Amino acid sequence: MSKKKNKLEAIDLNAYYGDFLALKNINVSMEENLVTAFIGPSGCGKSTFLRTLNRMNDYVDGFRVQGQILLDEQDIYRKEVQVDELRKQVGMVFQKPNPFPKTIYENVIYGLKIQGISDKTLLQETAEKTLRQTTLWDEVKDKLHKSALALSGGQQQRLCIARALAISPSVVLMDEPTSALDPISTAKIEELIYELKKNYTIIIVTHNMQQAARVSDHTAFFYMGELVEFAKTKTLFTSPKETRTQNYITGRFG
Ligand SMILES: Nc1ncnc2c1ncn2[C@@H]1O[C@H](COP(=O)(O)OP(=O)(O)OP(=O)(O)O)[C@@H](O)[C@H]1O
Repeated sequence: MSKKKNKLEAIDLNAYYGDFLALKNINVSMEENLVTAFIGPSGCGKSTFLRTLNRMNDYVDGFRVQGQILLDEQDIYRKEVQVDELRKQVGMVFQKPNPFPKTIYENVIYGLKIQGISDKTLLQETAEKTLRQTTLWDEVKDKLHKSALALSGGQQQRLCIARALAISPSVVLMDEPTSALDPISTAKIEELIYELKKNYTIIIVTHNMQQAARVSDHTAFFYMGELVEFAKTKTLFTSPKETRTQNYITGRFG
């Protein structure tokens, strides 16, 4: 494996929904400026694990974790951690594009506005920068003040990524970001992920193994709440160590 810095690390992590143990003793490191993909059959715990990385599951009744998640070597479940601050560092993009019923411009600057930033030049510059980063600028520059809901699904998802980037996170979590998109929009998002990893650490949940193989540097294969295998993506797909990984990537189950 390469020798980049560990951006995120799970140590002896168990996660429960009530009595149900959804993640079993997960130990894994996710390196800075790389793309790490989580794959595995439905219900194996991919989304649960992704959501522990910015404490999104704090909202779920009965959810609790044991063990640690380190972000830059600091446990994000420490008592003194302010979850709002954590989510500024660890942004998230969801499966279905979820723009707010506001203009394109208001969507992008939303996170900055709620932080109390009102400097118009800064807001405009950030909007243009992030829309350029997500390759949306040329498509929307003449309709910034029109509703975001009038955009196509693929454009909406790039807008949601721009919105996540506007608050300058260092990590972006993506939960099946292309599953609702057509192949052309999917290709655009995949190219974008490739570009973004220069500046961000990206963690992506995907059901699409070709996608994991195309966009990620490292892949983690989950099965029934366990992290069965973690390796360089190429290694995991060409010479997996575990029979369960082999069976999954060859389509024998899942
Ligand atoms: N809010 C919840 N309350 C109770 N159990 C839950 C909740 N969310 C998920 N689970 C359970 O935790 C396990 C892992 O679910 P999770 O959504 O993390 O899997 P996944 O691998 O992301 O699945 P999929 O690929 O279908 O999205 C499943 O057994 C699921 O039923």
